[in-house]
Amino acid sequence: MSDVVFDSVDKRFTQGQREIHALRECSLHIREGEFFSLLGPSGTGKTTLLNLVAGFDRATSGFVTVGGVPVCRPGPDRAVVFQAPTLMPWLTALDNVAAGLKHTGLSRQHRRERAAAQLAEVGLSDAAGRRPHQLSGGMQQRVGIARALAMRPAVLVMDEPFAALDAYVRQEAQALVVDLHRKHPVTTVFVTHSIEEALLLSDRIGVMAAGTVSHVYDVPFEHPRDATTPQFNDLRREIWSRIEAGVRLDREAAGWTA
Ligand SMILES: Nc1ncnc2c1ncn2[C@@H]1O[C@H](COP(=O)(O)OP(=O)(O)OP(=O)(O)O)[C@@H](O)[C@H]1O
Repeated sequence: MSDVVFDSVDKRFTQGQREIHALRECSLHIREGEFFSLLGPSGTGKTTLLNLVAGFDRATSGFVTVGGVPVCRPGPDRAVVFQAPTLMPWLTALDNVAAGLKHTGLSRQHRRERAAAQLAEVGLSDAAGRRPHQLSGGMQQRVGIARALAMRPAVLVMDEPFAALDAYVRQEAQALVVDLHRKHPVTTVFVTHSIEEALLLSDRIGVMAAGTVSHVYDVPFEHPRDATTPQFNDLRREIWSRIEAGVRLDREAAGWTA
């Protein structure tokens, strides 16, 4: 099992005298094998939630479990892809992917074979011998995805992985992720600021407001998805108004007046 469960999770940070309540009584069930996106304005706790899944941080109260097991620290069952590629500049693409497998117990030969197969799956066989500075941003991000998937994680955590890519490369990366997820339905938690991206990729979308997931949408469209259909646009509009309502709620909670 690799479902992700948040059960009444609170996360508070202390900054000087100030306490920041980043997650409030947040409960959520991400099903095994689904592609789940989180949307919401800046500061609503999306990255905080991802960090708890990844085990980079601990909840102040409540529980986070993966496959029924409480998350206490990072582990090879949860792979992370960040917005900025985090490749080792002195290693080739192949070695960067293989490096993620160091602690798997696989022999060096097996690690390299698996890394080569994973690079092929993201369309980068020809670039296996290149170092990160010889790769475009989109290619670097694909190496990062290959490194994450080569670990055969139970959960894939992605924090705005395509935000820095130009529109065309971003579209290619989205198509790749859809394709990979259909081949290997790894439970995926994906943060984005783009409603369209969430609608193109996800099985379900959680909208965050005031430190919790205020609403979850099912995305009923078959792949490949068409962002120009009336149904797609209706759902886009509905999610947009839900996010706007969340912004108003946050501002009221913070004591803003219009
Ligand atoms: N390590 C930290 N120390 C103090 N405050 C933090 C820390 N991490 C997050 N916060 C605060 O917690 C709140 C939620 O932050 P978080 O980064 O999770 O939001 P987000 O929805 O991911 O925002 P963005 O879309 O801008 O990335 C914010 O008020 C943020 O300033």
